Amino acid sequence: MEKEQSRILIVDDDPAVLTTARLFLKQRFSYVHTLSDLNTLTKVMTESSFDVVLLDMNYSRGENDGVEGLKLIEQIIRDHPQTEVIPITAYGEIDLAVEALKRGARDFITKPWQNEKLYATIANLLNLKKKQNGVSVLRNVNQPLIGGSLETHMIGACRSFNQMLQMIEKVAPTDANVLILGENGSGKELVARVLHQQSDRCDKPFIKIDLGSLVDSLFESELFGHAKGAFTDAQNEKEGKLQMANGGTLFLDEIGNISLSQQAKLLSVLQDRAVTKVGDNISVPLDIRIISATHADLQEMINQGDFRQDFLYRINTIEIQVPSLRQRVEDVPLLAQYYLNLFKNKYGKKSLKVTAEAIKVLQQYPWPGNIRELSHVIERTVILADHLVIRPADLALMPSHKENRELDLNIEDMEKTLILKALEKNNGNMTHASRDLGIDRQALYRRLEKYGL
Ligand SMILES: Nc1ncnc2c1ncn2[C@@H]1O[C@H](COP(=O)(O)OP(=O)(O)OP(=O)(O)O)[C@@H](O)[C@H]1O
Repeated sequence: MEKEQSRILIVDDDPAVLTTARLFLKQRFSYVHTLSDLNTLTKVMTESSFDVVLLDMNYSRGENDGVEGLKLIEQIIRDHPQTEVIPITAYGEIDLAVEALKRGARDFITKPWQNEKLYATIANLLNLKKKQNGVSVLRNVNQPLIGGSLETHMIGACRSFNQMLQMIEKVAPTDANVLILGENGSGKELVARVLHQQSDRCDKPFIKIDLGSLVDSLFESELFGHAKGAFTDAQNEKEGKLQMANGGTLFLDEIGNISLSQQAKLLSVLQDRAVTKVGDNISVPLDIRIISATHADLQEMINQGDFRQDFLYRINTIEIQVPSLRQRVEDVPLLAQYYLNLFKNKYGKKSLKVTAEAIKVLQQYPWPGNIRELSHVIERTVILADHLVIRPADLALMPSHKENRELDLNIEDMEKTLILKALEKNNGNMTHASRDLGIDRQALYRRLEKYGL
């Protein structure tokens, strides 16, 4: 069973309860932490973020009328607004459960619980939270969102980012297949997840297939599934990812990485809207929305004979271009601050601040790894920071950046260098160079004129 990417904390002073809950929930969720000592709750929650806290309402030390639990619910909701609290009450404590709901909990669970009921309660709440997070992405574009899991927060305020959000808002509720284009680490997967969250399919599965890392021999059984005995290693029947995504969204990451024969197989499944497991003859109807992503130039691949035009038509009803971080220099301070807050909390360095000079250096860096690289740089810097302030010298940037700083390049110099590199790489071909740079031909001509190139 695929685990849900969610972080769960269970707080109870009974070690037996903690062990049982942990063993069960670890099979379903990516991260489960248990805590029996209430005194360390604040510290644990400051160091890590959690999506859901299961909180026992009765502690053997002190009051056992739930007062302490109610105070904790209020405290958690106040200090960690992204976290959901599920109080655990004893059978018959209806008044206490109602009071907990009044203080901000959105559901509760009674002891002794049934495991499936426990799972359903958490899963429902996470779904609700995802829907609301999705909406907040679009509503809070002009203010950094602090806390929560990295997967659900999309930060930005610049023009190209807002244009992309408007596109997402229009396209998400439709069933149109979407192709997301953009450099590595620029946020393509995040866009795919937001599209799913904002669609009517949001309470159905979002299944990702990383086609870039899927070896040839596993392609069919991974996507289509296989019957028992279909081949030597097929000891059990296996459901394919297409069927797992039924009713929901299938995210095909790195679509440019699959061979022509694999494209043909996938195309015929998408055309027939039905899938048959390898070694089986039962065809299962499919109702899936396809979202694909790539950093490759698929048109160029078609020209080279490496990509099927009919397959592209099938997957790119709508194209969304994710801007690179170089094209969003204005957003760098916002994103840097967001990640700084996140990692300050995670590593218990709440007083850490960043100087304006350090932000300027971050804005000048070309970010070949885009937002993923920015988050890594900030995380590394926070971990290594000895002082209360992050200065330019504290930023552990890649060597290329150090060279640039020695040359004292500014953003215009950086842009000029990039344009020259793109032209050199593409033997002066303006169409290809502009595509590499993520701008249109006219914009490239304007810049050539501006820099006298
Ligand atoms: N607008 C954003 N605000 C905050 N974080 C973001 C934003 N866009 C991307 N990220 C974060 O940057 C990291 C990389 O994003 P993501 O995996 O979506 O990129 P990608 O384009 O799919 O990368 P790849 O091409 O390598 O698969 C993730 O941790 C993601 O949460």
